[in-house]
Amino acid sequence: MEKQPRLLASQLLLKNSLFEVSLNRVLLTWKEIATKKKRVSGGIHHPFKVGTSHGVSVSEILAVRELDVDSETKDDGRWQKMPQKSTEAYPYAFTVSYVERAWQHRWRCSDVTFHCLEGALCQQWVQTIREQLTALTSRPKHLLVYINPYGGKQQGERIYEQKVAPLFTLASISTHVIVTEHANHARDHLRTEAELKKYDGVVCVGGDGMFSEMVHGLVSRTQRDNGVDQNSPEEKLVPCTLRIGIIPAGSTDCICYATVGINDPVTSALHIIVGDAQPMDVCSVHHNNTFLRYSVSLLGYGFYGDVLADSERKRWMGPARYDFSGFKTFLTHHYYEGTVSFLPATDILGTPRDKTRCRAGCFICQHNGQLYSEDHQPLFLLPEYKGGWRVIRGKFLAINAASMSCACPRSPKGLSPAAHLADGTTDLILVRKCSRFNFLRHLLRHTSKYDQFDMNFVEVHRVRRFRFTPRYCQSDSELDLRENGKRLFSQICRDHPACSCSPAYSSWNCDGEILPHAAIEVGLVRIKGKILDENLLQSAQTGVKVHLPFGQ
Ligand SMILES: CCCCCCCCCCCCC/C=C/[C@@H](O)[C@H](CO)NC(=O)CCCCCCCCCCCCCCC
Ligand SMILES: Nc1ncnc2c1ncn2[C@@H]1O[C@H](COP(=O)(O)OP(=O)(O)OP(=O)(O)O)[C@@H](O)[C@H]1O
Ligand SMILES: [Ca+2]
Repeated sequence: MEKQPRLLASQLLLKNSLFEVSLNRVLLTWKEIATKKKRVSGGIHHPFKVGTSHGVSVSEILAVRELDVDSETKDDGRWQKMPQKSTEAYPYAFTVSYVERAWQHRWRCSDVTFHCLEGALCQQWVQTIREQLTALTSRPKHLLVYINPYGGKQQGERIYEQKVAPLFTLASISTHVIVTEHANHARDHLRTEAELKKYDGVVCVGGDGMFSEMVHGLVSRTQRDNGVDQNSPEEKLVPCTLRIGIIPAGSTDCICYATVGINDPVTSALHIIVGDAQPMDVCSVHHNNTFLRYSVSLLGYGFYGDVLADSERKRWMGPARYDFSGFKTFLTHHYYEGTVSFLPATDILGTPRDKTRCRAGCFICQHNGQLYSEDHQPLFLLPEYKGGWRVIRGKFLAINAASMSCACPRSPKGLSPAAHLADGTTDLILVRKCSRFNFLRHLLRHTSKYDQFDMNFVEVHRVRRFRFTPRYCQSDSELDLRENGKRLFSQICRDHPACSCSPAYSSWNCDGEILPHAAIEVGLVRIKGKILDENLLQSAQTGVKVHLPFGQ
C-alpha cells in the first residue's frame, strides 16, 4: 500500500505505559515504548520498543471524545476513574472507540484511552480524528428506524434500546424511530409518507418479513416517483438511492445472516455506522402481467410453502414454529405436479455447484452483475427469441429459487451455498418426488458439509427467469387459491379413493410471505441507467443496497 503522510505523531500514555501513537489518513497506530533503558556498546542508553504494534483503520473508528481532567469524570453516563499515574503526569485524555473483529464474523465496539501531557495536544488529536471521520462520506448521519415489536422472540424494542441506540448515539447518528403498529405499517409509511430526503438510510429491526416491507416500500416509492409501471415484467426499474440496514430480531434472519455472516444486532449496527454497503439481487414475481411481489431470498413452492402456511397459524410459538411445522410438513410428504420453464444464465462465471462463496467485493457479482445491468437489450428479452428456455414437467416435493445463499442459523451454508448476492441470477432448485428417507437425507445435508445437490432426484440451475404452472391449473381467476386447492384436492381424491394423494396446489413462500397464486413468472429485476463508475454500478446492479457486507 502507498505510504500515507503522517497527520499526527506523539508519545502518549496508555494504561500507564508510554506509546508512540501515530495517525495518517488510513490508520491510527500505537506501539509501546519501554521506559527502562537498554545498555548498548559505548555505554549509550536508548529507549527500545517492546510489544506489538496496534492499529485500527480510520474507516473503522466509531467516535473520539475528550475525557474530563478531574480524577473522576462523567462520560456517556458512566463514571470513570482515571488511572492515578496519568492524572499526575498526563492529566489530559481522549478515548477512541473502534470496531474490533471478534469470533465468527462478530464485530464489537472497543475503547482505547490515550493520556496527554498537554491539553492543546489532546484537543489536536480529538479534532484531527474528528476531521478524518467527517471526511468519510459513506457514513449515515440521519436514519429512519422501524422496529417490529412482534418479530422473532418479540425482543425488537429491547434489542434496539439496549444494544443499538447507544452505538448510534456514540457515532453521533440522529434517528427517527417508529415502532410499527401493524403489518405493512413500515411499507406503507415508506411508500407514501416518509420524508426520505431527510435521511441517509432506513433501518429495520426485525426479521426477513420486515426487510421485505422496506424493500417493497422503497422500491415502489422510487418507481412511482419516476413513473415506472411495476406491472410490466420487462420494465427496467429505477434504482433506490437509500440503503436499507437490518438489525436482526426475527425468526430466520436469513438476509442478515447471508450478508453479514451472523445474526448479531451489535455487528449489524456497527456495519451500518461505518457505512458498509452490499448490493442485492431482487426478483419480481408476476401473475398474468400483474405484479405480485419482490423477492430477495427464497421463493419456495411445495415444502417451504407448506411449512410457511402451517407456521403462520402458530406465530405464538415464535421461531420454534418453523421446526414444528417443518417436522409436520416433512411427515405429510406432499408432492406437487406442474411445469417449470426457465432461462438458464449461460453467459456467466460460476455455477451453483462450485466451491466459491459470495463475499464483500465479490468478483463474480461484479462480472455477472455488470453483464445483466448494462444498457443493452438482452437477446432473451426480444419477442422473437425462442431458444434457451428449458421446460421440465414433473412431480416435485419442492421448487426453490434462492437469489442468495439463504444461509441462516438452521443451515449455516444455506439452501444454495454458492449463490451470489448481486450477480443478476437466482438458483432454481428442483426436488423431485422421492422417498421420505431420501428427502430427509437431502434436508440433513443442508446442515453438514455434504452436497445437497448431489442426489439423483435433485437438480439445480442458475437462471435469469423462470415460470411455474401447476398441473391442475384452473382458470386465471384462481384467486382464492386455498378454496380452489381444497376443492381440487377432494375432487382428485374422490377420483382415487384409495390413494394418499397430494393436494393439487401448494403455496409460494416469498421471503416468508404467502403468495395468492400458484402460477407465477419470476425474473431478476433490471435497472435503468447507464453504468458510469464503480459506485453507480453497485447500486445500479440491483436497485437495493443493504448496509451489510460479508466476509470481513
Ligand atoms: C433434520 C433437520 C433438517 C434441517 C434442514 C434445515 C434446512 C433449512 C433451510 C432454511 C432455509 C431458509 C430460507 C429462508 C427463508 C426466508 O425467506 C423465510 C422468511 O424468514 N423463512 C422461512 O420461510 C422459514 C423456513 C424455515 C424452514 C425450516 C425447515 C425445518 C425443517 C425441519 C425438518 C425436520 C424433519 C425431521 C424428520 C425427523
Ligand atoms: N406491529 C406489528 N404487528 C403485527 N405484525 C407486524 C407488525 N410489524 C410488522 N409486522 C409483520 O410481522 C411479520 C414478521 O415480522 P419479522 O419479519 O420482523 O419477523 P419474523 O417473521 O419472526 O422473522 P423472519 O422473517 O426472519 O422469519 C412481517 O411480515 C411484518 O409485516
Ligand atoms: Ca443472486
